[in-house]
Amino acid sequence: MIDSLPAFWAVIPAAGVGARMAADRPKQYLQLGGRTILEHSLGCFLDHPSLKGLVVSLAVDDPYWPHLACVNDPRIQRVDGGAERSGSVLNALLHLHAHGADDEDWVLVHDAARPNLSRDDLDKLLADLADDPVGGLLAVPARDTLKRVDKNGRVVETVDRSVIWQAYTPQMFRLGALHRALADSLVADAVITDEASAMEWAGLAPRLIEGRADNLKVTRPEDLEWLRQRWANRR
Ligand SMILES: Nc1ccn([C@@H]2O[C@H](COP(=O)(O)OP(=O)(O)OP(=O)(O)O)[C@@H](O)[C@H]2O)c(=O)n1
Ligand SMILES: C[C@](O)(CO)[C@H](O)COP(=O)(O)O
Repeated sequence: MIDSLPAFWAVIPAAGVGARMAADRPKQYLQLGGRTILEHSLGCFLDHPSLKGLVVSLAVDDPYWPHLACVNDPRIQRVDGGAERSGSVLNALLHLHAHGADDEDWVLVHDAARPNLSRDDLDKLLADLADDPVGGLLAVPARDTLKRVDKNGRVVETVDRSVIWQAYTPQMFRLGALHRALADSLVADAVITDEASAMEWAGLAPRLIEGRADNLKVTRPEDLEWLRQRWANRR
């Protein structure tokens, strides 16, 4: 199975401040099962035999990175993050282009704040999109009833959830196409919150690959509490 998976570059945006987490440090540096959240998120890629290399986008003044065990891993390149996640990703793509990566190379962008990505989901994404003309992303179909609200917090309508999915990461696209879409959409002041939305802005239709719902993004304190409980139960 591994032999048939495409080679890929990994881009890990890790330059956020974690405002919604309201912790004493950016959430990617909080502990989970004896390692930082960032180390878990990097580990899934560093353990993969199809990895060509990895670029991590970090805050310019990040004081935590130098203390991680992986800081001298030769497969990891560091770039400065941007003011928004999209800028952090764009800086990583620019670095890949400047260091010999090819337009047709696959790039997987994965949030540093998603430490629970399974190897099976990563391999499923690679296998299912290996020959896709556009690329795509891990996603989870909506499970709850969804409401559209007005400015007063009152329900306006119940949304048809049969056509609603939550976008996760990794998101997998060819380097050249993603770079162009992201750069052009940002110049056009489009609202870009993930790589797929840049590709959509460019008129393309990324494919959704159903993944595990526990590949969650650590955003608020309860997210980490839940993961820590899961990790404790694994022992
Ligand atoms: N300027 C930014 C903002 C976010 N990220 C990264 O993008 C991922 C998803 O973003 P999010 O969950 O919003 O992280 P934060 O921006 O840190 O969270 P908050 O919005 O609560 O501040 C995270 O791994 C975060 O580190 C980034 O690299 N550069
Ligand atoms: C990329 C992402 O995780 C897909 O759901 C999400 O868009 C990140 O959003 P955030 O506001 O930067 O956390």
